[in-house]
Amino acid sequence: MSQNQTLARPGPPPRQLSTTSGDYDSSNPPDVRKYLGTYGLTPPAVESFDVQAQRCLRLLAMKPTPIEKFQYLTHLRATNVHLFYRLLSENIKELTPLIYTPTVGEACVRWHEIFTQPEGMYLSYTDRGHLRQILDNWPYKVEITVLTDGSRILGLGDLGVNGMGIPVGKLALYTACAGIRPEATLPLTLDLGTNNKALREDPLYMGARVPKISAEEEKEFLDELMAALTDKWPSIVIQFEDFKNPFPSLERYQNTYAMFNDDVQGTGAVIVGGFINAVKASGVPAKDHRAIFLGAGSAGVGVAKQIVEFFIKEGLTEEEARRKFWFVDSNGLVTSDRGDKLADHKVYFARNDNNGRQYQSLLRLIDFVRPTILMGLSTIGGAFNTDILQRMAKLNDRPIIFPLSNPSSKSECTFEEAVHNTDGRCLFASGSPFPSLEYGEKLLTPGQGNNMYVFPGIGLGAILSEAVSVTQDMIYASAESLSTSLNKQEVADGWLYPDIRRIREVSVIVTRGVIRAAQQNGVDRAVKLRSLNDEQLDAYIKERMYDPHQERDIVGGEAAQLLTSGTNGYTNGVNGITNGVSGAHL
Ligand SMILES: NC(=O)C1=CN([C@@H]2O[C@H](COP(=O)(O)OP(=O)(O)OC[C@H]3O[C@@H](n4cnc5c(N)ncnc54)[C@H](OP(=O)(O)O)[C@@H]3O)[C@@H](O)[C@H]2O)C=CC1
Ligand SMILES: CC(=O)C(=O)O
Ligand SMILES: [Mg+2]
Repeated sequence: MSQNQTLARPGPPPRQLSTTSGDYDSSNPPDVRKYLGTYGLTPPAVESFDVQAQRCLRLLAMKPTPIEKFQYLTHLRATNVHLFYRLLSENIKELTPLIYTPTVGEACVRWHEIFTQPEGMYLSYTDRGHLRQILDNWPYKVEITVLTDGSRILGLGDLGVNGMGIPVGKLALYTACAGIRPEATLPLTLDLGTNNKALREDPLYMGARVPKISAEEEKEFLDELMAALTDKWPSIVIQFEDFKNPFPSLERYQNTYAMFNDDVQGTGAVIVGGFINAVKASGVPAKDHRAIFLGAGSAGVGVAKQIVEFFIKEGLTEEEARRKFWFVDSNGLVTSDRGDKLADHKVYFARNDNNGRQYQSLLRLIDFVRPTILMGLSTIGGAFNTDILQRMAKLNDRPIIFPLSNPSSKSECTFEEAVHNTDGRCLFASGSPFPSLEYGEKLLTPGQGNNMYVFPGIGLGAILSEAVSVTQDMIYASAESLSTSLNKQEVADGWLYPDIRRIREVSVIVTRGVIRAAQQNGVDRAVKLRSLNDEQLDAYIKERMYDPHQERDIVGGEAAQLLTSGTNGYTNGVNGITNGVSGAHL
């Protein structure tokens, strides 16, 4: 087949009944089934959501392993999207670990083995020159995309196009947590080669069997891609995820496109959000904190830069704030006289007060720095061992211990380890979830310092404000809003993050903060939102959020009315997202 034939624009968009409409939903009454042409294609019973959910939960319980549960949920999303999101939103705490970290990590490692159906778009380096044309193959109007090149998937290294699990999982959370309609999301994986030799040689691998392209080649490819995405969908929001070196693209595009990097900026914001509460709970004023970071990559530096901003707001000078951080990478303490050429992103935090002494041992560095805060973004599971945790407990009444690497196997320590080695005194948050723990008389609940608390609100805020770019103030606003989103009980219980079961409420607060910052920065195109007060703005946000519970509430009479109204979302392949009235079920 010639390239032209391969890339030729298809005719009418494929009628993707199952993924956008839940046409085969057994809650459809008979007349809707007749209208859809699905009469006879489902069992006769008209079932309530509760009955369907009961069956789903039973089926899920029958699956013995997390990866089988992941596969079942993938199947459910593909065959009955609204039921999937109802189930997810009603069981967010239980199901998020199955569709997101930690299970999505295992799914990505094994993506080439467990793949059953495409769930997003793939763009290859060999497609350059045609990217805009290929985007036309996507049949829906996209509001947000999460894109990865798979080169650093969680803490699991380069997984090439197997990384698709991450955009799919993140966008499912966009829908569940911030109510962005499922069909308005585009999971996008860039097939730019992989340095994972084992995958390249695996017969089931589905990407290009070549090493990762050069930084210069990637830049040219991304230039074309960013232009193509915004030409196709002018107000699209673009989230970069899990790139091994995310800094060049962030710097290059952040002022020109509505884009952000979740690992640098989203992670920075979510950790500041919890950190603000941890500082309050520690009883130590901001000016007296000292932080050791294990891991000086995109997430570590992203987090520290946002905390610098927080310290400055607390009255420190930038120089005082910067000096509060000691970074450790795979070569030890990051210093300016270490003898190696530091990557650009590490230079800002490199120490020059080490008197020529280089530290390889984390424990010795702790004795030297006497930190109040220990952050882990190193991908080294178990790095915060007993000695280290006990030393932190000896130095502090309330040591702040945040092992943030994902998935759980890469967490620098578990909640249980942190609690037991600090006599239950630590202020704790981890990247992946850990269970609550009975300690003495108390039930202790860990915080989850995962960017899933903020990226949905950053994305929705950027979409609703029609932001031309995602500014640093919008990112910082997401952190501040998150820190204020805890309810009285959560505050009384000493939690650092709100209960994940309230994530939709939290996302409204974060979204409002992001929109307000966009307005203050003048990057909003939805100027009509400027005149709304906070209450009105919250109402507007909620009204715009997809609610899977509203999708199936059609009863016979209404269905008949709809039959005659002719409002059929399928005629143009886009359902009624733009006017806020869902036509998806018609
Ligand atoms: N909780 C959350 O929301 C988020 C968590 N993360 C997690 O953070 C982790 C890191 O991500 P990211 O920063 O993007 O990855 P990077 O690859 O950019 O950074 C990893 C860092 O860890 C350092 N490192 C590796 N081995 C060691 C070691 N033995 N001792 C000390 N440092 C070491 C690396 O050193 P060197 O620079 O020398 O190579 C590098 O600085 C991942 O597990 C990821 O899942 C990421 C984003 C969000
Ligand atoms: C959570 C996330 O974005 C990461 O671990 O990369
Ligand atoms: Mg990430």
